[in-house]
Amino acid sequence: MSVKSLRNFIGGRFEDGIRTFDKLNPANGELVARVHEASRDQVNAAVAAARQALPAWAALPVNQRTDYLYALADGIERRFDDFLAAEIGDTGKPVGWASQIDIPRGAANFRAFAEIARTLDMESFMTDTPDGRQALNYAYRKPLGVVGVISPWNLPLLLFTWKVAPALAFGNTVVAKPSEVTPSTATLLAEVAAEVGLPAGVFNVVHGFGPNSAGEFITTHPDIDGITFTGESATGSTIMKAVAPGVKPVSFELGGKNAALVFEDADFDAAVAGVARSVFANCGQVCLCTERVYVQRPIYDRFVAALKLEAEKLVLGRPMDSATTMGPLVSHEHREKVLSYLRLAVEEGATVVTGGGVPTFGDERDQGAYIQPTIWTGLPETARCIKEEVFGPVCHIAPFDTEEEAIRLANDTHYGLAAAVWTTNLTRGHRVAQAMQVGLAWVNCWFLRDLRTPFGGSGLSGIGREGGRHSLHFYTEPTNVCVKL
Ligand SMILES: NC(=O)c1ccc[n+]([C@@H]2O[C@H](COP(=O)([O-])OP(=O)(O)OC[C@H]3O[C@@H](n4cnc5c(N)ncnc54)[C@H](O)[C@@H]3O)[C@@H](O)[C@H]2O)c1
Ligand SMILES: N/C(=C\C=C\C=O)C(=O)O
Repeated sequence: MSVKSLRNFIGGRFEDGIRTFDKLNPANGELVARVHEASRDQVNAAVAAARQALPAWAALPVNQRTDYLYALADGIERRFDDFLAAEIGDTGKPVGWASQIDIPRGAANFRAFAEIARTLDMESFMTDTPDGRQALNYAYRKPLGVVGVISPWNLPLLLFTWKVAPALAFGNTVVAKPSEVTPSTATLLAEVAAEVGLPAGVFNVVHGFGPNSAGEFITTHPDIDGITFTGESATGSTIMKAVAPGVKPVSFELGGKNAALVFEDADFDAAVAGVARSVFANCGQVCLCTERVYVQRPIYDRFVAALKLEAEKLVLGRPMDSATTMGPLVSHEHREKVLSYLRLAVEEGATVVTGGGVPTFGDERDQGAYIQPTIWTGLPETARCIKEEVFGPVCHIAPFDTEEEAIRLANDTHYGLAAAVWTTNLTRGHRVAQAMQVGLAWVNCWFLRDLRTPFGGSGLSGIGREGGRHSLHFYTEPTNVCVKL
């Protein structure tokens, strides 16, 4: 496989960086790309290009502006195989997941926000006034301005476009930095932007890292109007400090320590399959993944045994093999982090029901970042492995007796992103889902997404909601106009 050169896209032109860094395929350790790290001057140039492009882009009639978003979606689909190969080369994720989730959602995000921007109503009120007449109040929305987008490595194209699409749809211009771990599909999107004739400067891609690199150059830039970020909670905290001097708005989608509650009246097979998917999908590298499973006591032992079987049925294969159901973690560095939690769990007293280490294959996968799907039981709720996000294919299962206890256990966390409730009693399903202190609660399903709904979390899981009209709150600034009639 040829080694790609991934360059920066600034003011409509591709540019080398000040240095390059290597991108390795986590499935086999092979070099897939040399990535051009942008300098501070290049980030400054990208911000200047975005500022210069902003007035014309914001002034475009919404149908013309959103035509570009439909063209970007069409471009992703036209080059589907290129995006698929790039995403898999960067992440090692199975072709089944990348072809059904990552790449299709890249196109879907652009189409969803183009549609939302075209069909938005305007908030207005007719106000009775003391003189017996009326006034008209309406909220006139303008773009926030030049938006900094910083995205993570777990669902690279999905999460990159989840932020770029609404930013562009509502008339903003963008300076975007994908994760240094997964730079390829963002660069392909820049190629598509050039192919469809997106006006120069509207969409800029700069590569690099966080501290003292493109990430920090964006968040500390005085002419950036706001930051939308997806990544670790600790990074979110750092970015908040970076934007504080300018009191810039932030939209954060951060970490999670999500719970699944399985009641004894659940459809047992559906709950086992659904929980297994929510724990092990994408090698556990989805912020919405379940890491804490609570099962009502009468079915606890049976559920543990059944989930163990599901974990041991996973096929830890080569990404392009359609039989593969779990690929490697995204990097050896991340595998070391997950392994540290596997060791810690044993120290904290966990029973390892299955997994707990590194598989051996006797082939090139041994150079990859593969890890065994792991299930723990027996940890106290105070354990670090119960409180801290692992972000790998691992969960802890504990029993509960009453609904009230289950709700208390699930909510006993500083995170607040997602939860899943498995019960055939839908009155209970609604009640328990509403009691979850999270941004997203699924009942008898997981990661089922309607892009019009509010997405995000509270506490350590983030600030704000994006999705549908909820994205307006970050990507536009309303002026309330009051006209005396
Ligand atoms: N809530 C969500 O929707 C969601 C989605 C995906 C991932 N995540 C979270 O992201 C984490 C995994 O992704 P990750 O490891 O890429 O996260 P990360 O925070 O390490 O990095 C995310 C991005 O931030 C950049 N960055 C790092 N430090 C920075 C700094 N000081 N200033 C500016 N930019 C900086 C990185 O280069 C990268 O592009 C997990 O915690 C996961 O839960 C959350
Ligand atoms: N933001 C979304 C998913 C986030 C996944 C976290 O890893 C989405 O589905 O829109």
